[in-house]
Amino acid sequence: MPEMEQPKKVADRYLKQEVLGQGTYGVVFKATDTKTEQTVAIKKIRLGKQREGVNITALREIKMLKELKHPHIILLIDAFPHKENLHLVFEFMETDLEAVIRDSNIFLSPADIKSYLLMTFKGLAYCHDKWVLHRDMKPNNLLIGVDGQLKLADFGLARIFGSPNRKFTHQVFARWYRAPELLFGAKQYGAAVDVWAVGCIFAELLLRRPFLQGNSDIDQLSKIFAAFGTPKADQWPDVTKLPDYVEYQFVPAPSLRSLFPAVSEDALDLLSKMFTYDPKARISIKQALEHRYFTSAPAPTDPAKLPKPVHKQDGKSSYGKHEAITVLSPPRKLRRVMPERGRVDSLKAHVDKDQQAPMSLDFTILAERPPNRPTITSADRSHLKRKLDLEFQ
Ligand SMILES: Nc1ncnc2c1ncn2[C@@H]1O[C@H](COP(=O)(O)OP(=O)(O)OP(=O)(O)O)[C@@H](O)[C@H]1O
Repeated sequence: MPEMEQPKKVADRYLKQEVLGQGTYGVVFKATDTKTEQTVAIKKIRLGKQREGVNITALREIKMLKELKHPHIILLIDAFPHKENLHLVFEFMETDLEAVIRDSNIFLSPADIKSYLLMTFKGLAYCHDKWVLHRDMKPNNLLIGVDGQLKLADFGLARIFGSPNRKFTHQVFARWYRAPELLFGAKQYGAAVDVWAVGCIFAELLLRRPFLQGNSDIDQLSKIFAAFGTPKADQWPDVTKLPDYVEYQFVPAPSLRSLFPAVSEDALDLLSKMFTYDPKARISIKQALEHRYFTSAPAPTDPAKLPKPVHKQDGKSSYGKHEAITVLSPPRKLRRVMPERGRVDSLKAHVDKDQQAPMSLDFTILAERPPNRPTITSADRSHLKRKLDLEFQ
C-alpha cells in the first residue's frame, strides 16, 4: 500500500487543503491554522524573484489592512512570504453575495435584501470613517460566513501589488459598478465612488441581475445615462472639467420607479440618493445608514436566517443551467485571470508610485485627506527584511 501523503504545512503552521479558486493575484486555498484550529483561506500572491516589490509602502499597507478590524470586514489574520509568494491569511468564508444573487433557487425578500445591505453599509462606513476607500465593491467581494454575516473582502491588493491590466476579462465586470466620475477619468475621487458601487449592488439585489452592464467605459456611461438621464449642468456642474469628459447626446431620465417597479418608496429614495451624479452631492455612506429605509418596515432579517446557497458551487453552477433566467453574471471561470509572469516589474512600478492609484485599484486611500497611516518602525522594517531574506534565499 502506498504511504498516505502527508498534508503540506505552510510556514510550519497552516495545513493546506483544497484550492478554492483563482483570482486576479493568484490562487486561494483552504487551510487549517494548526495554532488555532481555525479554517482559513490563504491567498497566495506570486512575487517571482522580485521580492523588492514588497517594499515599505506595501508593508505599511499590509499593516494597515491588518488593523482594519470590524464585524463586516474580512479579517487579515497573517501575512508572510513563503518561497516566491506572499501569503495572505484570511478568515474562511462560506460563500459570497454573487453566488446568492445568482442562485435561482433562492428567494430574496425585501427584509433579506435590507439585511445584506445593512451589513455592507456598516463595513463600508467603518472604512470610510478611517479614510480608506474600497474602490472595487462588487458582489463577489462581499463574502458570507456560515453564520450569515457578510464581510467586505479584497482590500488593498491592487494597491500593494499593482493594478491588474484592464485588458483582463474580470475588469470588464468591475466596470459595471464604476462611478461616472471614474469613467470620465477623475484623478481625485473620494468615498462617493464606493457609494455608487453599492447603489449598483443594491439594484442588483432587487433585479437579480447586474444593473448597468456596459461593454466599454463609453458604453457604461451610455447605460448610466439611459437609466438616469444625461446629467444637466445644474445636476453636475464640474463634469465638464473631468479629463475624459465628452459630451453625450441628451436623453431624458425615465422615472426611477419604472426601473424598479416593485420596491418600496424608501428603497427608491435611497437608490436615487446613491445614484446622484455629482459626487459632492451624492449621499455619504454614513448618511445612507441613517436613511429611513433602514428603520422602516420590514426590519432586516437576522443574518443567521438569511437564505444562502447550500454549497457555494450550487450558486455558481446555476449559471448557464437555466437559460431562460436573466442572471447575467459571467461564469466564474471568465473572471479567473492571472497576471502574466512578466508583469512583476510593472507590478513593482505600481507599488512604487504609492499615491498615484491607477483606475482599476481594488482599494485606495482617500485623495482629499491623508489617512492616519500606521507608523512603520525600524523594528517592522528589519522584521520584514529578515523574513524576506530567509524566505527568498
Ligand atoms: N476568505 C475567503 N474564504 C473563502 N473563500 C474565499 C476567500 N477569499 C477568496 N475566496 C475564494 O477564492 C476564489 C478566488 O478569490 P479572489 O478574491 O482571489 O478572486 P475573485 O474575488 O474571485 O476575483 P477578483 O480577483 O476579480 O476579485 C473565489 O472563489 C473566492 O470566493
